[in-house]
Amino acid sequence: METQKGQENRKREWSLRDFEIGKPLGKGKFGRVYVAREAKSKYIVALKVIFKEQIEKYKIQHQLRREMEIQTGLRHPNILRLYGWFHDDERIFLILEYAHGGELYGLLRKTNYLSEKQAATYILSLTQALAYCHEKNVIHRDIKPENLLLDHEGRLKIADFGWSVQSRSKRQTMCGTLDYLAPEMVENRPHDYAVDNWTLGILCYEFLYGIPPFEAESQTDTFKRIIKVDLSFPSEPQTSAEAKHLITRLLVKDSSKRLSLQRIMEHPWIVKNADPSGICK
Ligand SMILES: Nc1ncnc2c1ncn2[C@@H]1O[C@H](COP(=O)(O)OP(=O)(O)OP(=O)(O)O)[C@@H](O)[C@H]1O
Repeated sequence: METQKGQENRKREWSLRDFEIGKPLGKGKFGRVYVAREAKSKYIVALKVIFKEQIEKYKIQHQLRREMEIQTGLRHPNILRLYGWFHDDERIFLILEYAHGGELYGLLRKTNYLSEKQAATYILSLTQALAYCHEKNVIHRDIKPENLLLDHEGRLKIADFGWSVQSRSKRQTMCGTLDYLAPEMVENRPHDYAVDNWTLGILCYEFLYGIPPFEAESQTDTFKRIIKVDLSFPSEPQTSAEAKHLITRLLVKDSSKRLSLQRIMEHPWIVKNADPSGICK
Protein backbone atom coordinates (compact mmCIF):
# COMPACT_ATOMS: atom_id res chain seq x y z
CA MET A 1 0.00 0.00 0.00
CA GLU A 2 2.64 2.46 1.16
CA THR A 3 5.02 1.27 -1.55
CA GLN A 4 2.60 2.06 -4.34
CA LYS A 5 1.21 5.38 -3.36
CA GLY A 6 3.51 6.54 -0.63
CA GLN A 7 2.52 9.41 1.60
CA GLU A 8 -0.73 10.03 -0.30
CA ASN A 9 -2.40 6.95 1.18
CA ARG A 10 -2.05 8.04 4.76
CA LYS A 11 -4.06 11.16 4.12
CA ARG A 12 -6.75 9.36 2.21
CA GLU A 13 -10.21 8.62 3.60
CA TRP A 14 -10.85 4.88 3.70
CA SER A 15 -14.17 3.05 3.86
CA LEU A 16 -15.24 -0.58 3.97
CA ARG A 17 -16.06 -0.37 0.26
CA ASP A 18 -12.32 -0.14 -0.49
CA PHE A 19 -11.72 -3.70 0.78
CA GLU A 20 -12.64 -7.25 -0.14
CA ILE A 21 -12.90 -9.15 3.14
CA GLY A 22 -11.36 -12.63 3.33
CA LYS A 23 -10.96 -15.30 6.01
CA PRO A 24 -11.00 -14.49 9.73
CA LEU A 25 -7.53 -14.52 11.32
CA GLY A 26 -8.59 -14.42 14.92
CA LYS A 27 -10.58 -12.85 17.66
CA GLY A 28 -9.36 -10.55 20.41
CA LYS A 29 -11.00 -8.99 23.47
CA PHE A 30 -12.42 -6.07 21.50
CA GLY A 31 -13.09 -7.37 18.01
CA ARG A 32 -12.06 -9.59 15.12
CA VAL A 33 -9.27 -9.60 12.55
CA TYR A 34 -9.72 -10.58 8.88
CA VAL A 35 -7.46 -10.91 5.86
CA ALA A 36 -8.55 -8.24 3.41
CA ARG A 37 -7.53 -7.00 0.00
CA GLU A 38 -7.61 -3.40 -1.01
CA ALA A 39 -9.80 -3.55 -4.12
CA LYS A 40 -7.84 -1.02 -6.17
CA SER A 41 -4.24 -1.98 -5.45
CA LYS A 42 -4.89 -5.70 -4.64
CA TYR A 43 -2.64 -5.19 -1.63
CA ILE A 44 -3.26 -7.76 1.14
CA VAL A 45 -3.71 -6.40 4.64
CA ALA A 46 -5.17 -7.49 7.98
CA LEU A 47 -8.31 -5.58 8.90
CA LYS A 48 -8.99 -5.36 12.61
CA VAL A 49 -12.61 -4.60 13.43
CA ILE A 50 -13.27 -3.15 16.87
CA PHE A 51 -16.76 -2.51 18.20
CA LYS A 52 -17.24 1.00 19.58
CA GLU A 53 -19.63 -0.41 22.20
CA GLN A 54 -16.79 -2.54 23.63
CA ILE A 55 -14.40 0.43 23.68
CA GLU A 56 -16.91 2.46 25.64
CA LYS A 57 -17.78 -0.42 27.95
CA TYR A 58 -14.14 -0.93 28.94
CA LYS A 59 -13.33 2.81 28.84
CA ILE A 60 -10.31 2.32 26.58
CA GLN A 61 -10.97 5.20 24.14
CA HIS A 62 -7.88 7.04 25.33
CA GLN A 63 -5.65 3.92 25.27
CA LEU A 64 -6.80 2.96 21.76
CA ARG A 65 -6.23 6.45 20.36
CA ARG A 66 -2.73 6.52 21.89
CA GLU A 67 -1.97 3.06 20.46
CA MET A 68 -3.15 4.10 16.99
CA GLU A 69 -1.18 7.34 17.02
CA ILE A 70 2.03 5.70 18.24
CA GLN A 71 1.89 2.70 15.89
CA THR A 72 1.09 4.82 12.81
CA GLY A 73 4.24 6.86 13.39
CA LEU A 74 6.59 3.86 13.62
CA ARG A 75 8.46 2.46 10.58
CA HIS A 76 10.74 -0.47 11.34
CA PRO A 77 11.06 -3.93 9.72
CA ASN A 78 10.26 -5.56 13.09
CA ILE A 79 7.23 -3.43 13.94
CA LEU A 80 3.85 -4.24 12.40
CA ARG A 81 2.69 -1.34 10.25
CA LEU A 82 -0.59 0.37 10.96
CA TYR A 83 -1.38 1.93 7.58
CA GLY A 84 -4.47 3.83 8.66
CA TRP A 85 -7.97 3.54 10.06
CA PHE A 86 -11.58 4.48 9.42
CA HIS A 87 -14.87 4.02 11.20
CA ASP A 88 -18.63 3.74 10.76
CA ASP A 89 -21.39 4.19 13.35
CA GLU A 90 -20.61 0.98 15.24
CA ARG A 91 -17.05 -0.05 14.38
CA ILE A 92 -13.49 1.13 14.07
CA PHE A 93 -11.37 -0.55 11.35
CA LEU A 94 -7.59 -0.69 11.67
CA ILE A 95 -5.70 -1.38 8.42
CA LEU A 96 -2.68 -3.44 9.48
CA GLU A 97 0.24 -5.14 7.77
CA TYR A 98 -0.66 -8.81 7.28
CA ALA A 99 1.62 -11.19 9.21
CA HIS A 100 1.32 -14.50 7.30
CA GLY A 101 3.16 -16.51 9.96
CA GLY A 102 0.71 -15.86 12.82
CA GLU A 103 1.66 -15.54 16.47
CA LEU A 104 5.09 -16.43 17.83
CA TYR A 105 3.15 -17.76 20.80
CA GLY A 106 1.69 -20.47 18.54
CA LEU A 107 5.17 -21.55 17.40
CA LEU A 108 6.44 -21.62 20.98
CA ARG A 109 3.49 -23.73 22.18
CA LYS A 110 4.04 -26.16 19.28
CA THR A 111 7.78 -26.64 19.76
CA ASN A 112 7.89 -25.93 23.56
CA TYR A 113 11.13 -23.99 23.19
CA LEU A 114 13.32 -22.52 20.46
CA SER A 115 16.87 -23.28 19.35
CA GLU A 116 19.58 -20.85 20.49
CA LYS A 117 19.90 -19.59 16.90
CA GLN A 118 16.18 -18.89 16.61
CA ALA A 119 15.99 -17.33 20.08
CA ALA A 120 19.01 -15.09 19.45
CA THR A 121 17.63 -13.98 16.06
CA TYR A 122 14.31 -12.98 17.64
CA ILE A 123 16.02 -11.25 20.58
CA LEU A 124 18.21 -9.27 18.17
CA SER A 125 15.17 -8.26 16.07
CA LEU A 126 13.31 -7.20 19.21
CA THR A 127 16.30 -5.29 20.53
CA GLN A 128 16.67 -3.39 17.24
CA ALA A 129 12.94 -2.57 17.17
CA LEU A 130 13.00 -1.41 20.81
CA ALA A 131 16.11 0.71 20.21
CA TYR A 132 14.18 2.42 17.41
CA CYS A 133 11.15 2.92 19.71
CA HIS A 134 13.25 4.26 22.59
CA GLU A 135 14.93 6.74 20.24
CA LYS A 136 11.45 8.07 19.54
CA ASN A 137 10.70 8.14 23.29
CA VAL A 138 8.25 5.23 22.98
CA ILE A 139 8.33 2.63 25.77
CA HIS A 140 6.43 -0.52 24.79
CA ARG A 141 5.77 -1.93 28.31
CA ASP A 142 3.93 -5.10 27.15
CA ILE A 143 6.26 -7.23 25.04
CA LYS A 144 5.17 -10.89 25.30
CA PRO A 145 4.89 -13.78 22.80
CA GLU A 146 1.14 -13.11 22.23
CA ASN A 147 2.03 -9.62 20.96
CA LEU A 148 4.65 -10.87 18.51
CA LEU A 149 3.66 -11.92 15.00
CA LEU A 150 5.72 -13.50 12.22
CA ASP A 151 5.73 -12.59 8.55
CA HIS A 152 6.00 -15.05 5.62
CA GLU A 153 9.79 -15.31 6.11
CA GLY A 154 9.56 -15.83 9.85
CA ARG A 155 10.62 -12.26 10.58
CA LEU A 156 9.34 -11.05 13.92
CA LYS A 157 6.91 -8.10 14.14
CA ILE A 158 5.90 -6.33 17.34
CA ALA A 159 2.15 -6.05 16.95
CA ASP A 160 0.39 -4.58 19.93
CA PHE A 161 1.13 -1.09 21.26
CA GLY A 162 -1.84 -1.05 23.67
CA TRP A 163 0.25 -0.24 26.74
CA SER A 164 2.96 1.76 25.06
CA VAL A 165 3.59 5.34 26.00
CA GLN A 166 5.50 8.19 24.39
CA SER A 167 7.18 10.13 27.16
CA ARG A 168 10.54 11.46 28.28
CA SER A 169 9.60 11.48 31.95
CA LYS A 170 9.30 8.47 34.26
CA ARG A 171 5.89 6.73 34.38
CA GLN A 172 4.13 5.15 37.31
CA THR A 173 1.04 3.29 36.03
CA MET A 174 1.27 -0.48 36.45
CA CYS A 175 0.30 -2.17 33.19
CA GLY A 176 1.10 -5.18 31.04
CA THR A 177 1.13 -8.86 31.98
CA LEU A 178 2.53 -9.87 35.38
CA ASP A 179 4.98 -12.59 34.22
CA TYR A 180 6.74 -10.05 31.97
CA LEU A 181 6.75 -7.05 34.31
CA ALA A 182 9.88 -5.50 35.78
CA PRO A 183 10.20 -5.19 39.59
CA GLU A 184 9.80 -1.39 39.49
CA MET A 185 6.47 -1.85 37.71
CA VAL A 186 5.04 -4.53 40.00
CA GLU A 187 6.10 -2.42 42.98
CA ASN A 188 4.39 0.60 41.43
CA ARG A 189 7.58 2.66 41.39
CA PRO A 190 8.44 5.17 38.64
CA HIS A 191 9.77 3.37 35.56
CA ASP A 192 11.37 4.19 32.23
CA TYR A 193 12.76 2.51 29.09
CA ALA A 194 14.62 -0.09 31.13
CA VAL A 195 11.35 -2.02 31.69
CA ASP A 196 11.60 -3.14 28.06
CA ASN A 197 15.21 -4.34 28.63
CA TRP A 198 13.97 -6.46 31.57
CA THR A 199 11.29 -7.97 29.32
CA LEU A 200 13.96 -8.97 26.79
CA GLY A 201 15.55 -11.04 29.57
CA ILE A 202 12.19 -12.67 30.35
CA LEU A 203 11.56 -13.44 26.68
CA CYS A 204 15.05 -14.80 26.11
CA TYR A 205 14.45 -17.21 29.01
CA GLU A 206 10.99 -18.18 27.74
CA PHE A 207 12.28 -18.75 24.19
CA LEU A 208 14.98 -21.09 25.51
CA TYR A 209 13.08 -22.91 28.27
CA GLY A 210 9.42 -22.61 27.21
CA ILE A 211 8.17 -20.83 30.34
CA PRO A 212 8.72 -17.35 31.75
CA PRO A 213 11.27 -17.44 34.62
CA PHE A 214 9.07 -16.25 37.49
CA GLU A 215 5.92 -18.23 36.67
CA ALA A 216 4.31 -19.56 39.84
CA GLU A 217 1.09 -21.16 41.12
CA SER A 218 -0.45 -17.82 42.05
CA GLN A 219 -0.08 -14.16 41.07
CA THR A 220 1.11 -13.43 44.62
CA ASP A 221 3.93 -15.97 44.29
CA THR A 222 4.90 -14.63 40.85
CA PHE A 223 4.97 -11.14 42.34
CA LYS A 224 7.28 -12.32 45.17
CA ARG A 225 9.60 -14.11 42.77
CA ILE A 226 9.88 -11.02 40.53
CA ILE A 227 10.79 -8.63 43.33
CA LYS A 228 13.34 -11.09 44.74
CA VAL A 229 14.62 -11.82 41.19
CA ASP A 230 14.31 -15.48 42.15
CA LEU A 231 16.03 -16.77 39.00
CA SER A 232 17.15 -20.34 38.34
CA PHE A 233 17.88 -22.24 35.14
CA PRO A 234 16.37 -25.69 34.44
CA SER A 235 18.89 -28.42 33.59
CA GLU A 236 16.85 -29.29 30.47
CA PRO A 237 16.99 -28.16 27.73
CA GLN A 238 20.72 -27.52 27.98
CA THR A 239 21.71 -24.00 27.03
CA SER A 240 25.03 -22.26 26.65
CA ALA A 241 26.69 -20.29 29.45
CA GLU A 242 26.61 -17.20 27.18
CA ALA A 243 22.81 -17.36 26.89
CA LYS A 244 22.51 -17.59 30.69
CA HIS A 245 24.95 -14.70 31.05
CA LEU A 246 22.79 -12.46 28.83
CA ILE A 247 19.63 -13.34 30.76
CA THR A 248 21.33 -12.74 34.11
CA ARG A 249 22.58 -9.33 32.93
CA LEU A 250 19.06 -8.29 31.89
CA LEU A 251 17.12 -9.58 34.90
CA VAL A 252 18.76 -7.14 37.29
CA LYS A 253 16.61 -5.46 39.92
CA ASP A 254 18.39 -2.10 39.70
CA SER A 255 17.12 -0.83 36.34
CA SER A 256 20.17 1.41 35.83
CA LYS A 257 22.44 -1.67 35.90
CA ARG A 258 20.59 -3.68 33.24
CA LEU A 259 22.44 -4.27 30.01
CA SER A 260 21.71 -1.50 27.50
CA LEU A 261 20.15 -2.32 24.13
CA GLN A 262 23.44 -1.50 22.41
CA ARG A 263 25.29 -3.95 24.69
CA ILE A 264 22.68 -6.66 23.97
CA MET A 265 23.35 -6.30 20.24
CA GLU A 266 27.09 -6.69 20.92
CA HIS A 267 26.73 -9.57 23.40
CA PRO A 268 28.80 -12.65 22.36
CA TRP A 269 25.73 -14.95 22.44
CA ILE A 270 23.88 -12.64 20.02
CA VAL A 271 26.91 -12.14 17.77
CA LYS A 272 27.51 -15.90 17.62
CA ASN A 273 23.91 -17.06 17.14
CA ALA A 274 21.67 -14.36 15.69
CA ASP A 275 20.96 -14.03 11.98
CA PRO A 276 21.18 -10.26 11.36
CA SER A 277 18.66 -10.56 8.49
CA GLY A 278 16.03 -11.45 11.13
CA ILE A 279 14.78 -14.21 8.82
CA CYS A 280 14.00 -17.34 10.78
CA LYS A 281 12.42 -20.38 9.22
N1 LIG B 1 -1.77 -8.16 11.38
C1 LIG B 1 -2.10 -9.43 11.59
N2 LIG B 1 -1.71 -10.39 10.74
C2 LIG B 1 -2.04 -11.68 10.96
N3 LIG B 1 -2.77 -12.11 12.02
C3 LIG B 1 -3.19 -11.19 12.90
C4 LIG B 1 -2.89 -9.81 12.74
N4 LIG B 1 -3.42 -9.13 13.78
C5 LIG B 1 -4.03 -10.05 14.54
N5 LIG B 1 -3.92 -11.29 14.01
C6 LIG B 1 -4.47 -12.53 14.57
O1 LIG B 1 -5.77 -12.24 15.06
C7 LIG B 1 -5.87 -12.58 16.45
C8 LIG B 1 -6.68 -11.53 17.17
O2 LIG B 1 -5.93 -10.34 17.22
P1 LIG B 1 -6.28 -9.13 18.17
O3 LIG B 1 -5.22 -8.12 17.99
O4 LIG B 1 -7.70 -8.70 17.94
O5 LIG B 1 -6.34 -9.74 19.58
P2 LIG B 1 -5.23 -10.23 20.58
O6 LIG B 1 -3.96 -9.48 20.36
O7 LIG B 1 -5.17 -11.71 20.51
O8 LIG B 1 -5.88 -9.86 21.95
P3 LIG B 1 -6.27 -8.47 22.57
O9 LIG B 1 -7.69 -8.26 22.22
O10 LIG B 1 -6.04 -8.73 24.00
O11 LIG B 1 -5.37 -7.41 22.00
C9 LIG B 1 -4.44 -12.68 16.95
O12 LIG B 1 -4.39 -13.67 17.90
C10 LIG B 1 -3.63 -13.03 15.71
O13 LIG B 1 -3.52 -14.43 15.61
